[in-house]
Amino acid sequence: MTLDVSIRHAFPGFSLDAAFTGGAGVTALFGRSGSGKTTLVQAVAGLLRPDAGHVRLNGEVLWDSSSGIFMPPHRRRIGYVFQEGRLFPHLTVRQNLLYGHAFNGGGRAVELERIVDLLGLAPLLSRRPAALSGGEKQRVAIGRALLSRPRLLLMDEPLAALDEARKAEILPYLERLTRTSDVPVLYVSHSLAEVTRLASRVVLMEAGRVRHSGTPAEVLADPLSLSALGPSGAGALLEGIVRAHTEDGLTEVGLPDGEGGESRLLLPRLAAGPGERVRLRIEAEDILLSRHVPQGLSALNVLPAKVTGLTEAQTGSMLVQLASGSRRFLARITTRSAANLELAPDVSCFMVLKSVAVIAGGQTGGHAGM
Ligand SMILES: Nc1ncnc2c1ncn2[C@@H]1O[C@H](COP(=O)(O)OP(=O)(O)OP(=O)(O)O)[C@@H](O)[C@H]1O
Repeated sequence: MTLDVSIRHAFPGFSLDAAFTGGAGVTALFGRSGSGKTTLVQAVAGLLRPDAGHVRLNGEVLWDSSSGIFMPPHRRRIGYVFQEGRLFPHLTVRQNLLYGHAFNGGGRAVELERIVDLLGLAPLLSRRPAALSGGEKQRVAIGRALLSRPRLLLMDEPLAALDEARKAEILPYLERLTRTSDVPVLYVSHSLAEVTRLASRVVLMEAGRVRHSGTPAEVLADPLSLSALGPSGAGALLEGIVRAHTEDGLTEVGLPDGEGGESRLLLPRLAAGPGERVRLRIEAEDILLSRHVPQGLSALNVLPAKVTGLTEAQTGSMLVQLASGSRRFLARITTRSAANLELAPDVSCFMVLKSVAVIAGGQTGGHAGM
């Protein structure tokens, strides 16, 4: 699937000029409040007809200002999940699910069963929305959108109205859905935790413009993203594979370098078993640099790297871009340290990882200083 979006639109006091493409899996539109994410999604859905541009889905033109084509929303076969579920209050969960199903020409009971199973809805089928928690309502809303057999699923901050506990409850379902379903998702969020956990591609929005786009790992490790991500957002995002649990309470995680080799990290014991995938995040502040193999440190995780770029961040601090195999990292150090270490592009060094957060697949999350 390819989604190709290019939109120019002006509201009084705000102008949007953004182009991006999305593919299979989850494409996250990420950015601060008011950066233009919802406006983009509404244009894709056909709920807004912008001043100029186009929206194409798998090569089909849904809207093109130059040729005057505008396909109305109900013909686009795009599912839309809003912040709050918007279920029919007088219908049961089953009826709410089937409403979407029948609406789009009927379908097979098998499909209903698959989605009920995927989203854990079986115990809720006979209840009405008033008897559901916020997270349960969202699961039903997602199920209903999926049953309409969309070509694309739009999710606009689907977790924003939920408290932390409900978010934690629904995220594993979203992860399973995005891993196992072949419906591509355009996912709006201003939560970095959600984006790093779910997205295969990130479009970073800032003040109506696309600041950056790429894989979450590329976007997080690029100094260009810093102003949109905020100081604690930038860093590295790594895909690892649990290799073994050690006798002294640690878990060894392998980091394939994309070139046939693998480095190992040691983390506090994870719930995931050997062979399972985990996603890890390391903030730019949590990487120390050394020109020589560091010795006598309590930190367990040291990776060799090469400097690929240096950017002045703010007075007295530098962002250092690093590559270790095919993995990208961003470290924030003082300008003085960068000068003392004589850092420059192509210089080899060692990264000491002070703290690694497990954001998906492993356990409770949170940072683990090692
Ligand atoms: N119908 C409208 N009329 C005038 N201005 C609008 C309209 N819709 C949106 N805007 C403005 O356009 C800007 C972008 O809004 P949009 O909702 O797309 O941002 P967003 O990134 O989705 O924000 P949030 O994360 O808060 O939902 C905002 O400044 C908003 O006030």
